[in-house]
Amino acid sequence: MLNVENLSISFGTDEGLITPVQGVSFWVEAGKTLGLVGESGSGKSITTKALMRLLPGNAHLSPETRITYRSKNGKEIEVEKIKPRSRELRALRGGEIGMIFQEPMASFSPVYSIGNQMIEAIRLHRGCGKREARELAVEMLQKVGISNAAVRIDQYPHEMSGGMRQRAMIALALSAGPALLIADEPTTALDVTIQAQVLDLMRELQRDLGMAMIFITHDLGVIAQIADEVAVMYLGTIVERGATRDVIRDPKHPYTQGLLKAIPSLETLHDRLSPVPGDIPSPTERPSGCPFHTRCPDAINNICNVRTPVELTPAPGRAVRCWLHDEPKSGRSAA
Ligand SMILES: Nc1ncnc2c1ncn2[C@@H]1O[C@H](COP(=O)(O)OP(=O)(O)OP(=O)(O)O)[C@@H](O)[C@H]1O
Repeated sequence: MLNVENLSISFGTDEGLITPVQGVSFWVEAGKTLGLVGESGSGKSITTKALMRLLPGNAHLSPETRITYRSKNGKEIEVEKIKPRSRELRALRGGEIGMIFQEPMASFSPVYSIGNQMIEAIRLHRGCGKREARELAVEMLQKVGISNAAVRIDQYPHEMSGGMRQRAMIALALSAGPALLIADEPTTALDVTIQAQVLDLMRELQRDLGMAMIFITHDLGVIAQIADEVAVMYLGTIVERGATRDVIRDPKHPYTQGLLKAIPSLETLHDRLSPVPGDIPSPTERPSGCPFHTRCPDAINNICNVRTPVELTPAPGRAVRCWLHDEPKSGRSAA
């Protein structure tokens, strides 16, 4: 349903042009969840904002970027070519692709009731009358587990608790009936019990509505619970891709291995967690060769610091960018 090829995003800044996302390719199948995982600053949010053309004015996509989306009525849309302020763009945002964020107040206006905002979204994208839209909004609030929805619908966002606002934001995004939902760290700010409830809820809704999802997080533990496929991002490139269970069982990239070691478990409660050492460099100081070599415990001198790894297929359905998986006969010939 969505195919992203060679996505590169640059920003014009006071310090010159920076390219925090470089040559990213992935796809999302209808009804499936892709987890996009990586540390803060790896480029997860701007990658998904590009899919909805929500990047700020100083952002440019490279001419090689191709983003193809198959709409609900089967039409193929070349997202990178859509004109700003066009009808096509209005239909794409919300109606085809919905988005939810870590902070619900980013989705809600504080000056309108939850219901008013949902009714407006439903009328815009589903073209129904006010009464029908209100009924649908109440139904959606009930679906996300808000009790007494017929009364709560008239509350303002600030009148709800954090967990409830998060549910209301999910209801708002879903009320437009998107075929693809982008969820950007929607559970990070919640405490663990509510986090687990919201994850369960999202999985359930996805199954009921047959919706596809891109789930962004820095936490591979969350990915394990929710995603069919995972793409691991580091400094603007995808370093590893594959079916979630395969990647978690047998991570190929040292960065993925580091992220997995950083997940706390009951057995290791008394051990020190081993997070990936060091910090992710800024896109203005992108290391030469493999971008991860400055933090990699297995970096090969004179190769990883010099040559950019190409994407390799270490097993069917898997992809990794790492010289450790280069086959001898391929001759390490990438530039
Ligand atoms: N408007 C902007 N102008 C210039 N650079 C930007 C802009 N927005 C983002 N960037 C750059 O893009 C990089 C990636 O940002 P992005 O928000 O996608 O990271 P992320 O992986 O989603 O991190 P987080 O988990 O903190 O949201 C940032 O480190 C920053 O250098």
